Amino acid sequence: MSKQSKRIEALVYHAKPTPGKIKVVPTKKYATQRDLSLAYSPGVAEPCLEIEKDVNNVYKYTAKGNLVAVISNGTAVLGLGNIGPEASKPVMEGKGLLFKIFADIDVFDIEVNTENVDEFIETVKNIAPTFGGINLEDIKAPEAFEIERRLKEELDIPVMHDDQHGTAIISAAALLNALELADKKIEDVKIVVSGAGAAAISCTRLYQAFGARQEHIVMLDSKGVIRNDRDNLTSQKAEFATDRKIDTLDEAMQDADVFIGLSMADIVTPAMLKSMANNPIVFAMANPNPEIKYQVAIDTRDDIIMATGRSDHPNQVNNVLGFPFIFRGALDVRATKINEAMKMAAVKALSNLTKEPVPEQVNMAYNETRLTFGRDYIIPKPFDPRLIAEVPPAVAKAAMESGVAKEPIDDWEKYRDSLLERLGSDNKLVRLLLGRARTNPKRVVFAEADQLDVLKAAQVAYEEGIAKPILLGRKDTIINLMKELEFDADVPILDPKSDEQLERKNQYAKAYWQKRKRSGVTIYSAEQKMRERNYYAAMMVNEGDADALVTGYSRSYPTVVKPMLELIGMADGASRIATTNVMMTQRGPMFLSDTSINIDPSAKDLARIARMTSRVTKMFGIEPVTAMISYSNFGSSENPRAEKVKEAVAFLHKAYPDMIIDGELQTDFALNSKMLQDIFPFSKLAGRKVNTLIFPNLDSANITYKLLKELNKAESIGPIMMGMAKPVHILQLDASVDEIVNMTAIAVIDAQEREKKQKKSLFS
Ligand SMILES: NC(=O)C1=CN([C@@H]2O[C@H](COP(=O)(O)OP(=O)(O)OC[C@H]3O[C@@H](n4cnc5c(N)ncnc54)[C@H](OP(=O)(O)O)[C@@H]3O)[C@@H](O)[C@H]2O)C=CC1
Ligand SMILES: CC(=O)C(=O)O
Ligand SMILES: [Mg+2]
Repeated sequence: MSKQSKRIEALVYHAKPTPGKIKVVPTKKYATQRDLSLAYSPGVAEPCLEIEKDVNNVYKYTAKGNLVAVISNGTAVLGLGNIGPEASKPVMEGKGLLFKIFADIDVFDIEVNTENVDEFIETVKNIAPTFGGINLEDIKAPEAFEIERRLKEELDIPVMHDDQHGTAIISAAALLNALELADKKIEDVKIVVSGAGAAAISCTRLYQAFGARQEHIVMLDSKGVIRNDRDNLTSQKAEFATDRKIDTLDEAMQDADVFIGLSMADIVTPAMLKSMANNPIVFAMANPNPEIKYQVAIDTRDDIIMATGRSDHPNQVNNVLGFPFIFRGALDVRATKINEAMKMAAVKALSNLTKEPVPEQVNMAYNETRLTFGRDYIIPKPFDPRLIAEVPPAVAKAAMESGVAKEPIDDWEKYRDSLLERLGSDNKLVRLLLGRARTNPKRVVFAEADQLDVLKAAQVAYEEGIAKPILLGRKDTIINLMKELEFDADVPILDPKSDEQLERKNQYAKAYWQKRKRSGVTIYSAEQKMRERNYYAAMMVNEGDADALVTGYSRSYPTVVKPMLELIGMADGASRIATTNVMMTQRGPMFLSDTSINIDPSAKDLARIARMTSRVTKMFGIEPVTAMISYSNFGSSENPRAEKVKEAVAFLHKAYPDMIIDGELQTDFALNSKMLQDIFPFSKLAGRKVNTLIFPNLDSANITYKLLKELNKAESIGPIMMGMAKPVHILQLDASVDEIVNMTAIAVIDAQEREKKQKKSLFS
């Protein structure tokens, strides 16, 4: 993607469909007059009075305890400098988004229009009663030091300037690990710090707390080396003034072991890197552009241990790894401060976690085959789900031990479980899906590539390395749309209606005719059929010219399924095809089957659908807990419709006793484990969280998934086709770009699985 289209993509991302990245969502019922009288007047007066009696009750009756203010005046926004409060808002909203997705902390971002230290402090103090914590952000030094010091002193909630301490914690963890790999001791290494602002000063102080020596440190600001003979140094800069008679970064870098960049883009040259000691450690952390480009650094020294603040290279040393988890731990014990002990505990937790085996889902999310502690992995990845289970408990424990916790935790196991529960699984699932596809992208034929959204999805799949697209459709239209989208890729474009590739088309026609010649197909009609995109695409997959097929965007489901069945047929041993939809609901992902194919499945069909769905559920890394649903509960009706479900369950219990499956059950009992446990304690599902629902017929399944999609706005992956002989996946009419991308990933994984298992697919 060109620089210009990346710029446009970023602007559109922020502008559409709703401007900005954050909104406020009520957490209580508000449907009836009664609800409103509780939420607001007169009911609301009761908690007000309780809080008036004891101010600590504010944590009991309001959102304060989970609400953090991300506050800036816009004076040091990333490396963009003093761009003002309004211009800082996208960054502050971004921090809010990260707080939420990584640690389930709610954020109000607040941009304050003053550069005056006293005014800023007064503003924050005056709004502090609203919040459980204050995250100061992108405020320039030296004002940032005074602001943080006074707010810490004067407020009894945790206050942290993220650019100082978040950065210090993450970079210290990465530095300790990098030193271990370079076989150097922190006490011995020569450190050059470029930047003497909020981030640089605090990072260097923390390295000293871990053993770095003052006499080994050279710090630079915009005027050059901070020497003790320089005039007008701030007290913070004076702390690091050197007596060495050097002036420039060039000189400072000679024989240095470590370079810490928290200053400006592109100020380090390859020649400077060459002059560093062996196994140099270079953390070029200026955002968005580092002090030296990652690739330039790697090309200059092959013994380098290199990190940047960016997510698009290995070793992202960025405070995103810290602030969500540090505040989570602090809020959960209602800490009055974030103190040195808590920071050190976070450093150790992060540094140790890097050396643990990395879960497969992290490898997949980052398109890595095997992340292991080493030069390209000196710090955990932000999407590592273990972070929330490891860092907050370490911070919370340190808060308790250092005497700043007002609400100590006693059951740590329960606390860890509650932390894991906080992580939404919907995005995780999509990430897993895309990550898994990326590990081995396959050739996917898009049968309707002349449709704008299909082409956009093919572009995303190509650019994200999910698939190798083959574009089918009107060639002129595709080429024009590609230009418009700046989809600049050398991918095959084929038009079945044109006379290009005639030889291939004739070969497909012949193969089709061979297969169907006793079913009324003549060689002439076969040739005609190959002018139709779905027939042509299906033959591409059949003949091994493509690995998978995605179609159905512009035509009704049955009109697409028919030719696919005719040409491709069912997998060996399968006697049914069916589809499952993964719905991202509030209780987590739910698998619903069969949503598209079998109008009135028999008991045997239902059992098959349940088996196939279990395999897909497992493919997503989820252990299937399946309810066979009905309008009846365990024989409460003798109607054949209920009997059919019962029969399917009896068959499955006998044939596959290990399956966690039961029924027939009504949906509310299936989804409410307490109700099920109370009334039907004998059920295999009692006390378990059901994640898979097999419906008795197409009416109920299709209606339910569409209801969920429209009423609850639940994101859906699917319908995922199960039981076909080849990886063929059919979109819903008018699917969105995201849905097409997800389906492409499914098609790729399907092809990968078949390759691995040689036809014995998860999907069959
Ligand atoms: N990766 C991460 O997690 C983080 C990265 N950062 C990045 O660090 C940088 C600084 O942020 P922050 O400390 O908050 O900002 P500040 O404004 O507080 O500090 C900026 C510092 O950079 C110095 N500087 C400017 N130009 C040069 C130069 N050519 N050579 C050496 N030093 C220079 C300034 O010098 P002077 O004092 O003379 O003005 C100042 O000391 C930004 O790029 C920011 O994006 C910050 C926090 C986290
Ligand atoms: C990451 C961050 O906080 C910064 O660059 O300012
Ligand atoms: Mg910042």
